[in-house]
Amino acid sequence: MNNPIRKELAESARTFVIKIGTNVLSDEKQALDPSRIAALAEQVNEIRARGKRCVLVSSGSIGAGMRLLGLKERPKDLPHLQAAAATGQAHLIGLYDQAFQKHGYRAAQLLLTANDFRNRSRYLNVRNTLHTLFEYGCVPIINENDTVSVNEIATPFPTAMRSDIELPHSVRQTPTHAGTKFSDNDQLAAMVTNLLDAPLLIILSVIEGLFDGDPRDQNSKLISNVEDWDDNLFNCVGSSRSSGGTGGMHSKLTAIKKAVSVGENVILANGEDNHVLMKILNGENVGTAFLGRGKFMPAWKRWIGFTINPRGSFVVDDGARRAIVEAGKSLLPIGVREIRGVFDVGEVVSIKTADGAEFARGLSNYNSDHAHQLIGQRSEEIRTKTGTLPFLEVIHRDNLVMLD
Ligand SMILES: Nc1ncnc2c1ncn2[C@@H]1O[C@H](COP(=O)(O)OP(=O)(O)O)[C@@H](O)[C@H]1O
Ligand SMILES: N[C@@H](CCC(=O)OP(=O)(O)O)C(=O)O
Repeated sequence: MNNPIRKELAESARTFVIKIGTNVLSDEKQALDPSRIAALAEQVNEIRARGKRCVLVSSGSIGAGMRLLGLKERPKDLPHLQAAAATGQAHLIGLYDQAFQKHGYRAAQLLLTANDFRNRSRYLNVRNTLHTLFEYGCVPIINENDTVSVNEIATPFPTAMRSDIELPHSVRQTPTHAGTKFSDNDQLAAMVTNLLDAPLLIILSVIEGLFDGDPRDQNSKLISNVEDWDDNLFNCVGSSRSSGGTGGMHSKLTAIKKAVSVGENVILANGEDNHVLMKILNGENVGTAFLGRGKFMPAWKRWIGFTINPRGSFVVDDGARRAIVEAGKSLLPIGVREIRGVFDVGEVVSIKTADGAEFARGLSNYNSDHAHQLIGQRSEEIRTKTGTLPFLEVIHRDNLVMLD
């Protein structure tokens, strides 16, 4: 049955972030099921045909690796889990790539860790890569980089992180996430969601949605809509989880809370239904929908625009100001007259007019030293002189926020 709220959730989303649990991808022999992957690719194709972008956060590498290595049981120690993940990932991505090629495009693999979202320049690189993959029409497929990510997601402040950097709310960790769990794509999916514009996070598991009690209990009922997040929802969740997964419903709720508390919408639904994404796209009342709280701006924009103090500024000429404000363009080196302050790659920098009025902010592709060498010049000039220019823009439009 169609529902106006569900319709609005699907229609207002520009990017579908689809998290697929291990068990959704496994057949009854616990091997990866190519027909499930084909059904996902079919649905992703339909979603894209309606003008939306898709990012997949897919588990399944450990399960696939166990099968390929002939392991009867899931390893209990980290090196063997990591080896299974490394072996299975190649197979997993190959299946996705084959399935997407039938529709005329390629799968692109991104193996990420929580640190990639905490470190400024890595955060910027993830965003840039995702946007460029969208430009090429590829489907980004993300999994946790299990070889290096042990405990990262569970560690509130990894050593690589500078304590003076204020993080986007979406990636700040609270003690409730602490623990020593290995690999958790539910959390990773929430982090990915929070860095995209107008996302809808869809978590596909092997259950219809969130039940108000143990789903094995016949008296438990499916919760269809959660309009306002309430921590008491954690009380609905028992310790049970499906056999191959690592997340469990508690982890899903933690991830969902992370997304809804910065205003993003989430739908938890059953990925064993090969039409579930179509139903969501058409606004049908499947699974459990969690509505984002008090949304007025995407999390990443809020972070760039309001949360942290800019480290420096680009003073631009009037042509650049008009290109940004009126034509929605990126900031190119040619339009920058002056650089103030010292900043690193990926830091938030103000964009100001010559009289000092700040009208925009964004993430700089260059540090202040490198930017000094580029400003006032045309891209071709810079290329000829230096032989290289990794980014045409000092701030890309996708990483820029207008201040009203
Ligand atoms: N209140 C609840 N509502 C729904 N599922 C629940 C609840 N409490 C526990 N669960 C369990 O959580 C499982 C989903 O978690 P998990 O096995 O980690 O899935 P995945 O592999 O998709 O990440 C369900 O199959 C169900 O057994
Ligand atoms: N990186 C691991 C995913 C671990 C994980 O979060 O699994 P799941 O609970 O099934 O989503 C893998 O690919 O097997």
